Amino acid sequence: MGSKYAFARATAVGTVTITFVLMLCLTSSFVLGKNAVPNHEHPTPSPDLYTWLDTLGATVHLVVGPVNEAGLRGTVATKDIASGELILQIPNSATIDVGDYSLPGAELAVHLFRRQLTDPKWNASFEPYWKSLPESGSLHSKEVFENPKHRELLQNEYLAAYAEVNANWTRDVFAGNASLEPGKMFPSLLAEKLSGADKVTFEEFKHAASLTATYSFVFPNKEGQYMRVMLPLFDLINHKGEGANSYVGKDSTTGSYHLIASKDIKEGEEVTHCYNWDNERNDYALINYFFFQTLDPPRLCALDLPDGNLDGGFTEPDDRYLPHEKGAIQELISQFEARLTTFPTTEEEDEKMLAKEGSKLDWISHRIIDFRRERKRVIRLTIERLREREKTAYSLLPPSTGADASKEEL
Ligand SMILES: C[S@@+](CC[C@H](N)C(=O)[O-])C[C@H]1O[C@@H](n2cnc3c(N)ncnc32)[C@H](O)[C@@H]1O
Repeated sequence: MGSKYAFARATAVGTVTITFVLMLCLTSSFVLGKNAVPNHEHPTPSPDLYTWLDTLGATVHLVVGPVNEAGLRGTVATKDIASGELILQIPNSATIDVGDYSLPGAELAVHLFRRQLTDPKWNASFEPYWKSLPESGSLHSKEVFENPKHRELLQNEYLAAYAEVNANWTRDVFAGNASLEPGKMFPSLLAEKLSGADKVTFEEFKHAASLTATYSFVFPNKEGQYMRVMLPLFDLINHKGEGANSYVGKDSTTGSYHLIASKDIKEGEEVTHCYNWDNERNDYALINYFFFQTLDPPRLCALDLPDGNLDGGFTEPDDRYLPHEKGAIQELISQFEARLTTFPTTEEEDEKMLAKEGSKLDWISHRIIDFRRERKRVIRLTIERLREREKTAYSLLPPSTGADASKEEL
């Protein structure tokens, strides 16, 4: 997006006075050198961002910077904050209602470009925000998942097809071949002769689609319509499910947004919130936001759960979805064992690949290989867990003793 055309991320849903964010989505920055996201891709925002927000009347008790050894960009508290206290507040004037929450990133990108191109003064006033967002090439998601080599690395046809369909959609909306809003595909900006529309490249458009999908929240506007909203600084907060220490709300009277501590937070501690519990499933998180987590206890990918799919909703711990009856446990163990043998590479081979060739891989390939290694590890651990469970599981089969004895009696 650079400075001319920029956007937001995260997805949340709010309601009345101080409503909860249901989903959100940020993107990390600062990430590391060779293997993960290179740290030049999400640099720490310049002080202009804080100055700009301060001028508009924001309250800010966090700062953006690296939050782990790999250099992932995130936010840390600048003072001790008690549970229930305010961490961050930005006025409505610092936010952007991009479009209806149900629209894909590509259509939202068209909305954002329209706003930027029709109101250059407003666009220029948001410069500090645009600069805080990841640059083109440093963001990945289903909206831009168009490289077949990357999709093949997923080692899963369903995930690859899902990524391809979404990436094709972005291309089609840009080219004017498809849209959920037929009159509002990207070429309509050209037809409206908006100055600068002809200079927007597909690369910029894709990036905008990815940002509007992954750096935006969902909240209702004054009319009660749920919108994708871009919230500066809120979108630099990373996701955590269990253990998140804050939540996002909207004041429906003033239209301002608030981040409230849900636990006591120490100065220097990372501030996190739960974008959406579906992100606790690594395939969901990877395809939508291009990150995955190593959780303890581990969680299977949604696609590895019985009846699992990528639509979301598998938000309970794995135990909720795994069988307790002996025969069903044995069947699932066999399925998992078979699944591990059908992957083109083993967990160990993926590990070796990352260790040996990791530094030569582009960051997208590296993350996908790391994701599939983690997927296999969790399946392996789940097999071990099921074997333990099998020992004390009940059985639906009748006890086998007695039948032979009765024969003898006859
Ligand atoms: C809304 S942004 C959050 C800020 C982002 N880290 C940045 O610096 O721009 C969402 C992105 O942050 C990263 N992210 C968020 N939570 C994460 C987590 N728990 N682990 C790893 N990466 C995470 C992912 O790249 C995701 O797409």
